[in-house]
Amino acid sequence: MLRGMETLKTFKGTIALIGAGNMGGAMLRGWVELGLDPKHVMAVDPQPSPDVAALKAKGLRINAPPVEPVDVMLLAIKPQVAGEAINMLHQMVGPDTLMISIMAGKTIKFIDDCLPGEQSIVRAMPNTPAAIGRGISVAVANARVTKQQRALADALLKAAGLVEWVDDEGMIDAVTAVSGSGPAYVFLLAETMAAAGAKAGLPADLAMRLARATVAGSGELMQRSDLETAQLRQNVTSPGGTTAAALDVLMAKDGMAPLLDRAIAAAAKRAKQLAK
Ligand SMILES: NC(=O)C1=CN([C@@H]2O[C@H](COP(=O)(O)OP(=O)(O)OC[C@H]3O[C@@H](n4cnc5c(N)ncnc54)[C@H](OP(=O)(O)O)[C@@H]3O)[C@@H](O)[C@H]2O)C=CC1
Ligand SMILES: O=C(O)[C@@H]1CCC=N1
Repeated sequence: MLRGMETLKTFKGTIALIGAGNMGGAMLRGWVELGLDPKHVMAVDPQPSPDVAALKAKGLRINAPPVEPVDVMLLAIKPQVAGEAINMLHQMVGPDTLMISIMAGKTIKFIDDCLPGEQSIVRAMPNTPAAIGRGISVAVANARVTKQQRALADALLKAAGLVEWVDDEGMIDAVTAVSGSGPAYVFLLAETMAAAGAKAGLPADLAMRLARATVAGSGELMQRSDLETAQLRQNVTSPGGTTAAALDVLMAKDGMAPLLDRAIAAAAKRAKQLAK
């Protein structure tokens, strides 16, 4: 069955989505697309976007007063407001509530410490291609998460794309730095390619169209091809040609690798700071 569709179609409990911004909103749209009835979702957000608000007509509850503990609470708020926000939500959390957090930095222990009892908690890190069902999430569960809760978390995350489960929570900050933040690096690549193209003499709008299509097409080729990325790169690189000349710069000692090492280390360091 496609991306956990059956689990979402037949889900009859209540999911509280805390924070329906960029990521929370994308996940909600993915759930609904895969057949989750919006009447099973309560969204909590001070200013829901128009497309989230539009789901009210299909039964989505928005900022409804909490009545009883929910089955799943997905935390998609900024890490900086997490402690205060979770404190306001105690009424919606019972001993059987599965907490799923997609917040950067915030650990399973942090969330557990915000709540009175011991809680089933999944910490996951998706990314924004979730908006078109092409994201990837890495998830880790604590010991209290049951088989059924894990299957439900898997289905909810699969609505955003691929899901990888790991046992070591220590990996999640590095995951955040690579795939969580990663789409921004790729968009920056398109921006800088376009700017460099303009400097090389192209009209800016044409340079941007070339950069967008090149990044998107290369991504799709990588997605569909069985070849290693190094082989795909070599397939572009004629011996002694133009690509080789560019790669001499990008693969030099001070080229792309040390730059990305520094960028990814900075993101992982920031995730650790956000844990506090
Ligand atoms: N964007 C991304 O690429 C990814 C983000 N994440 C994580 O997802 C989380 C959300 O990020 P993102 O979607 O980008 O951020 P957004 O700012 O787009 O979304 C957060 C939403 O939460 C709302 N909000 C603020 N306070 C509360 C509250 N107390 N209760 C309920 N809702 C509240 C915000 O409203 P308002 O704006 O009015 O304050 C906003 O709509 C973060 O923890 C981030 O680390 C994870 C993976 C990728
Ligand atoms: O920038 C951030 O902190 C979040 C986490 C990963 C992507 N966006």
